[in-house]
Amino acid sequence: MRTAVAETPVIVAIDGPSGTGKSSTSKAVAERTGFGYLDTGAQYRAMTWWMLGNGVDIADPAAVAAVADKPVIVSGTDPMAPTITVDGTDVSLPIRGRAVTEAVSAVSAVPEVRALITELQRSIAAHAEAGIVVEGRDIGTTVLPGADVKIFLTASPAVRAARRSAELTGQEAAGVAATQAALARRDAADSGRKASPLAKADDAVEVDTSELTLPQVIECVVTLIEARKRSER
Ligand SMILES: Nc1ncnc2c1ncn2[C@@H]1O[C@H](COP(=O)(O)OP(=O)(O)OP(=O)(O)O)[C@@H](O)[C@H]1O
Ligand SMILES: Nc1ccn([C@H]2C[C@H](O)[C@@H](COP(=O)(O)O)O2)c(=O)n1
Repeated sequence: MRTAVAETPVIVAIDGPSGTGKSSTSKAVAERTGFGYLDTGAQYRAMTWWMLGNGVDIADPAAVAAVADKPVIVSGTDPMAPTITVDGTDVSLPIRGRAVTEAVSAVSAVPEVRALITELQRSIAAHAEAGIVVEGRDIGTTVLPGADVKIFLTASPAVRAARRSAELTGQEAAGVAATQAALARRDAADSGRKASPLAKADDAVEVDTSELTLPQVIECVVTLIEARKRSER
């Protein structure tokens, strides 16, 4: 009779700039592996949604910092139905709107905001049963530096803009050039901030997704996770 050996949860960190495929890849990898999935960008967006709705001047870091502990942000980690609520309200749709997208880099640059959200992220990861795929900008460098697998996704600016503008519709739609400019502004703000900027961890595997299909990127990440699991047995 074989004795069951409890496996330790596997932590996977997936970072990279906007539109490189972090969310699509992370969700699919989590589904394939049976892990949870955490979209940390959604948490910064939820905080930003609350600030805008409560009339906080997001250009004033002290004003943002003073109330950052007020909203209660809860993330559901089922990759097939990820959820995000603020004070019990489902904000999964409004956090994707242009107002939040344009304001989120300013709010997420405030150190007090980052400290609160980082603590929340670590707590969620610590409670993952089989494992969790956590996607963001500073997961491998700051939030979970001890992650078992670290991936840094990239893609050319033109490819990212084309992907993004293909999914925007109605009032949110913009031309590829305008979308590329908006992505570049957000990347510059996210990479240039003092507190925990967007960066590749030294031990992360960089995957350029420009010429890869989504299934190829997913396969690549699953292969890295399997290799890591084998090396630990
Ligand atoms: N390898 C790929 N090939 C083609 N399209 C892709 C690929 N990866 C992702 N996409 C598409 O590109 C768009 C952006 O992907 P996704 O939302 O996963 O990126 P992201 O890095 O999470 O962006 P953000 O940080 O802004 O949330 C989506 O429409 C997605 O379907
Ligand atoms: N770990 C993270 C995740 C996200 N952010 C900030 C920076 C992004 O512009 C914004 C929205 O993220 P997205 O939904 O586009 O992935 O949130 C961060 O600072 N750190």
